[in-house]
Amino acid sequence: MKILSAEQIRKWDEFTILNEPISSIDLMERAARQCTQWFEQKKGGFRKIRIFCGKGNNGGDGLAIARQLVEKDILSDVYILEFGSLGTNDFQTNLSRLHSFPVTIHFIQHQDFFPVIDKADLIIDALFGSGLNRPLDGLSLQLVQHLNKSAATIIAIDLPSGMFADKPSPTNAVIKAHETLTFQQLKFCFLFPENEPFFGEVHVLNIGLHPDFSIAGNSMFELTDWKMIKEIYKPRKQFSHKGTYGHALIVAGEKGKMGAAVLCTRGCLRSGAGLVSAMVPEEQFAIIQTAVPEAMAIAQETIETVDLSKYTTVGIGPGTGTSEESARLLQRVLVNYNRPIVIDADGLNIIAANDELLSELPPGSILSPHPKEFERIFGKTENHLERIQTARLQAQKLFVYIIVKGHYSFVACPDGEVYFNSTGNSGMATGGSGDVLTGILTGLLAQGYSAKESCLLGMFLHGLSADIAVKTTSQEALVAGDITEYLGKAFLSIAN
Ligand SMILES: NC(=O)C1=CN([C@@H]2O[C@H](COP(=O)(O)OP(=O)(O)OC[C@H]3O[C@@H](n4cnc5c(N)ncnc54)[C@H](O)[C@@H]3O)[C@@H](O)[C@H]2O)[C@H](O)CC1
Ligand SMILES: [K+]
Repeated sequence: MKILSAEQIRKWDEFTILNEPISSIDLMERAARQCTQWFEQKKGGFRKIRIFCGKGNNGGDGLAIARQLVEKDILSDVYILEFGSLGTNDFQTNLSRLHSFPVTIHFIQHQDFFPVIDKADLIIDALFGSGLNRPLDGLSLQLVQHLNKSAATIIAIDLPSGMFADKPSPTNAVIKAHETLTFQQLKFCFLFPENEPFFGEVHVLNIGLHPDFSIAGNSMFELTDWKMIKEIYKPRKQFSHKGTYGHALIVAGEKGKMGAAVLCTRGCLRSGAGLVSAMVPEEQFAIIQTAVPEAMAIAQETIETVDLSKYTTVGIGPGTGTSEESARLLQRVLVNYNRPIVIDADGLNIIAANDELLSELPPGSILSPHPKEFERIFGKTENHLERIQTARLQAQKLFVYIIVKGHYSFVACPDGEVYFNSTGNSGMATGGSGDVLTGILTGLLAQGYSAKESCLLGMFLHGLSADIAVKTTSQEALVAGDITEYLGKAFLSIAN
């Protein structure tokens, strides 16, 4: 699913109005109806519902919701932020419709008119949506501060008021919503970790924008979905043997960090590689051979003489440390291997300290830093959007895939496209989960998925496996090893 800017979504509205066809006011009615149904199903037991409206179309949504709620016998008070100018056409139409309904309408012209809010109240925030074009100031700023100070539950319509839809809002006063009901699809702002304290849990409500609107090519940003992933997934052939699915080499681990090697090797095997060899320090053989008997062990000390060309791909970095010997391991692989490989963790830290290695990366390789590792290599970034833009430029320049891990991990591709992953949960913020991802990516590359397919399928499987796991383990108790254990169930749900 493409991620569109507020301007592109506005064009999609216009396209829908023209081609469905539907009037603009009926489209607003439909959007509001989705919200009303959500409130009906999910919310009850509040002392008072207070709907705060601006005079744009976001406010129009709020007025329509107030009327539709009365039709369901749910009463509310409406507060309109009043600057003396007329609202949008659809706002004004909904205001006149509301007059014949038993809803108390208050006009707020000064902070003395702010209501006292009880913690048992429900606030519906319909002050500003995607049309916000500058940070809030004056009375709107004061009102947002007043609402945020209350202990009431806040539900934002489309986006929390004060937040820009497409860019960071670092200095803005923004509504702190517990939940946000956003229309049709996720906006960019919901992918920025800095915004998380404001949007709470986000629900995407389908308001039926026209399916024929051509969004392809209009955006370089896309969210992975089941359809895309099911198209990438290739069922195994009946007449296959272990050689069909490649031979992956995992270069990982050092004394005290052998867990990283174990997790990475297990992730690689569980994602379907035919054969996996784990290159670890010779004195640590017992650990890997006991923990992962399906894998072969090969000594890191043999790196100068080993024939790397017999491996279909290499995954390098988890737990190797950054010593001179470890740097030498990476250097040898980079110089002597020319098919795409996966580099993570200490492999990335070694590159950060020796940036000349960037020019040695085999084309189409995958780097999978977390934000701190990313900044060590590519420099400090002010916010998530800047990180996305930097990753995009670097992926194009170096002809590599850069996966930046986090909630909505994303991959920047050499063709300039950026895909955000839609699976995963906070339980994954636990030691070793990145090592498992490296293993999965290497395993997928080994069995013949392209680097791009490996990134998209790998990130999705990694998150999905954790999503399935937490239903049993809880987010708190999830450990990285659980992600490998539940990979089978993740594969099954993609295959079926
Ligand atoms: N497809 C959809 O998603 C639909 C969305 N709908 C709703 O419409 C809003 C967008 O409406 P719009 O009128 O364009 O903008 P806003 O309501 O966000 O209001 C902006 C309004 O306020 C002025 N303004 C901008 N910044 C400020 C500021 N800092 N201080 C004061 N005033 C400001 C601006 O000039 C505008 O006049 C979308 O979010 C949805 O909620 C439709 O209902 C249906 C389809
Ligand atoms: K809002």
